[in-house]
Amino acid sequence: MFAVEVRDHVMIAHSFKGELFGPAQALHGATFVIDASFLSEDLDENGVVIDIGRAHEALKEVLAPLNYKNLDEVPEFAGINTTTEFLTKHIHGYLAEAARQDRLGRKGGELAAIRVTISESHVARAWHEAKI
Ligand SMILES: Nc1nc2c(c(=O)[nH]1)N=C([C@H](O)[C@H](O)COP(=O)(O)OP(=O)(O)OP(=O)(O)O)CN2
Repeated sequence: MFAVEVRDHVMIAHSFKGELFGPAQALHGATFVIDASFLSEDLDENGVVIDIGRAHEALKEVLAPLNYKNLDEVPEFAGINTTTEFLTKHIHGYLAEAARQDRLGRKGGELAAIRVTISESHVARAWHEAKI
Protein backbone atom coordinates (compact mmCIF):
# COMPACT_ATOMS: atom_id res chain seq x y z
CA MET A 1 0.00 0.00 0.00
CA PHE A 2 1.17 3.54 -0.80
CA ALA A 3 0.08 6.69 0.99
CA VAL A 4 0.38 10.42 0.57
CA GLU A 5 -0.29 12.42 3.71
CA VAL A 6 -0.86 16.16 4.04
CA ARG A 7 -1.19 18.20 7.21
CA ASP A 8 -2.90 21.40 8.31
CA HIS A 9 -4.27 22.79 11.54
CA VAL A 10 -7.24 24.75 12.89
CA MET A 11 -7.95 26.72 16.03
CA ILE A 12 -11.46 26.17 17.36
CA ALA A 13 -13.61 26.45 20.46
CA HIS A 14 -16.42 24.13 21.50
CA SER A 15 -18.23 22.59 24.46
CA PHE A 16 -19.68 19.12 24.97
CA LYS A 17 -22.92 17.82 26.40
CA GLY A 18 -22.64 14.80 28.72
CA GLU A 19 -21.14 14.13 32.12
CA LEU A 20 -18.54 11.88 30.46
CA PHE A 21 -16.75 15.02 29.34
CA GLY A 22 -16.22 16.51 32.80
CA PRO A 23 -14.61 19.95 32.51
CA ALA A 24 -14.90 19.82 28.72
CA GLN A 25 -18.65 20.47 29.13
CA ALA A 26 -17.59 24.10 29.42
CA LEU A 27 -16.49 26.13 26.44
CA HIS A 28 -12.81 25.41 25.74
CA GLY A 29 -10.38 25.96 22.92
CA ALA A 30 -8.11 23.62 20.99
CA THR A 31 -5.62 23.65 18.16
CA PHE A 32 -6.20 20.53 16.11
CA VAL A 33 -3.52 19.15 13.80
CA ILE A 34 -5.13 17.28 10.94
CA ASP A 35 -3.37 14.65 8.83
CA ALA A 36 -5.15 13.41 5.74
CA SER A 37 -3.79 10.21 4.23
CA PHE A 38 -4.70 9.04 0.75
CA LEU A 39 -4.05 5.35 0.19
CA SER A 40 -3.71 3.34 -2.99
CA GLU A 41 -2.48 -0.11 -3.90
CA ASP A 42 -0.44 1.24 -6.80
CA LEU A 43 0.98 4.37 -8.34
CA ASP A 44 -0.54 5.93 -11.44
CA GLU A 45 1.21 6.65 -14.76
CA ASN A 46 2.76 9.77 -13.16
CA GLY A 47 4.22 7.70 -10.33
CA VAL A 48 1.96 9.22 -7.66
CA VAL A 49 -0.89 8.28 -5.33
CA ILE A 50 -2.47 11.71 -5.82
CA ASP A 51 -1.23 15.24 -6.38
CA ILE A 52 0.05 16.63 -3.07
CA GLY A 53 -0.84 20.21 -3.99
CA ARG A 54 -4.47 19.34 -4.73
CA ALA A 55 -4.70 17.27 -1.57
CA HIS A 56 -3.46 20.26 0.45
CA GLU A 57 -6.00 22.51 -1.25
CA ALA A 58 -8.89 20.14 -0.51
CA LEU A 59 -7.84 19.90 3.14
CA LYS A 60 -7.63 23.70 3.41
CA GLU A 61 -11.10 24.03 1.85
CA VAL A 62 -12.79 21.80 4.39
CA LEU A 63 -10.97 23.38 7.34
CA ALA A 64 -11.49 27.03 6.38
CA PRO A 65 -15.11 27.24 7.61
CA LEU A 66 -14.02 25.80 10.99
CA ASN A 67 -10.94 27.90 11.68
CA TYR A 68 -11.30 30.44 14.51
CA LYS A 69 -14.92 29.36 14.99
CA ASN A 70 -16.90 28.37 18.03
CA LEU A 71 -18.20 25.08 16.65
CA ASP A 72 -21.23 25.32 18.98
CA GLU A 73 -22.37 28.21 16.78
CA VAL A 74 -21.86 26.51 13.40
CA PRO A 75 -25.43 25.75 12.18
CA GLU A 76 -24.37 22.50 10.50
CA PHE A 77 -23.21 21.14 13.88
CA ALA A 78 -26.22 22.27 15.93
CA GLY A 79 -26.93 19.81 18.74
CA ILE A 80 -23.85 17.68 17.93
CA ASN A 81 -20.86 17.01 20.17
CA THR A 82 -18.05 18.05 17.84
CA THR A 83 -15.65 15.45 19.25
CA THR A 84 -12.34 14.72 17.63
CA GLU A 85 -13.84 11.51 16.24
CA PHE A 86 -16.85 13.37 14.80
CA LEU A 87 -14.60 15.88 13.08
CA THR A 88 -12.48 13.14 11.48
CA LYS A 89 -15.64 11.83 9.81
CA HIS A 90 -16.75 15.32 8.77
CA ILE A 91 -13.40 16.02 7.10
CA HIS A 92 -13.28 12.55 5.56
CA GLY A 93 -16.68 13.14 3.94
CA TYR A 94 -15.44 16.27 2.18
CA LEU A 95 -12.18 14.69 0.99
CA ALA A 96 -13.96 11.55 -0.22
CA GLU A 97 -16.35 13.70 -2.26
CA ALA A 98 -13.39 15.61 -3.74
CA ALA A 99 -11.84 12.26 -4.70
CA ARG A 100 -15.10 11.03 -6.22
CA GLN A 101 -15.19 14.22 -8.32
CA ASP A 102 -11.63 13.45 -9.50
CA ARG A 103 -10.38 16.74 -8.00
CA LEU A 104 -7.25 15.25 -6.45
CA GLY A 105 -5.31 14.52 -9.61
CA ARG A 106 -6.29 10.86 -9.62
CA LYS A 107 -9.57 9.09 -10.33
CA GLY A 108 -11.30 8.57 -6.98
CA GLY A 109 -12.05 4.97 -7.89
CA GLU A 110 -8.31 4.25 -8.02
CA LEU A 111 -7.80 5.18 -4.38
CA ALA A 112 -8.18 2.43 -1.78
CA ALA A 113 -9.14 4.65 1.15
CA ILE A 114 -8.71 7.95 2.93
CA ARG A 115 -7.69 8.20 6.56
CA VAL A 116 -8.15 11.41 8.54
CA THR A 117 -6.24 11.73 11.81
CA ILE A 118 -6.77 14.59 14.23
CA SER A 119 -4.25 15.19 16.99
CA GLU A 120 -6.16 17.12 19.61
CA SER A 121 -3.09 17.45 21.83
CA HIS A 122 0.43 16.05 21.95
CA VAL A 123 -0.90 12.96 23.79
CA ALA A 124 -4.24 12.18 22.11
CA ARG A 125 -5.52 11.68 18.59
CA ALA A 126 -8.38 10.03 16.74
CA TRP A 127 -8.71 8.82 13.20
CA HIS A 128 -11.33 7.65 10.70
CA GLU A 129 -10.50 5.54 7.67
CA ALA A 130 -12.94 4.44 5.00
CA LYS A 131 -13.12 3.58 1.35
CA ILE A 132 -14.25 6.28 -1.00
N1 LIG B 1 -13.33 10.40 22.85
C1 LIG B 1 -13.15 11.72 23.12
N2 LIG B 1 -12.99 12.12 24.38
C2 LIG B 1 -12.80 13.43 24.64
C3 LIG B 1 -12.75 14.37 23.60
C4 LIG B 1 -12.95 13.91 22.28
O1 LIG B 1 -12.96 14.68 21.31
N3 LIG B 1 -13.13 12.59 22.07
N4 LIG B 1 -12.53 15.68 23.87
C5 LIG B 1 -12.31 16.11 25.10
C6 LIG B 1 -12.02 17.56 25.32
O2 LIG B 1 -12.42 18.33 24.23
C7 LIG B 1 -10.54 17.90 25.59
O3 LIG B 1 -9.79 17.60 24.44
C8 LIG B 1 -9.96 17.26 26.76
O4 LIG B 1 -10.78 17.50 27.83
P1 LIG B 1 -10.36 17.29 29.35
O5 LIG B 1 -11.50 16.63 30.01
O6 LIG B 1 -9.90 18.57 29.89
O7 LIG B 1 -9.08 16.37 29.32
P2 LIG B 1 -8.89 14.81 29.35
O8 LIG B 1 -10.19 14.09 29.11
O9 LIG B 1 -7.80 14.47 28.40
O10 LIG B 1 -8.29 14.50 30.77
P3 LIG B 1 -8.78 14.84 32.22
O11 LIG B 1 -7.82 14.10 33.09
O12 LIG B 1 -10.21 14.32 32.34
O13 LIG B 1 -8.67 16.32 32.38
C9 LIG B 1 -12.41 15.23 26.26
N5 LIG B 1 -12.62 13.85 25.90
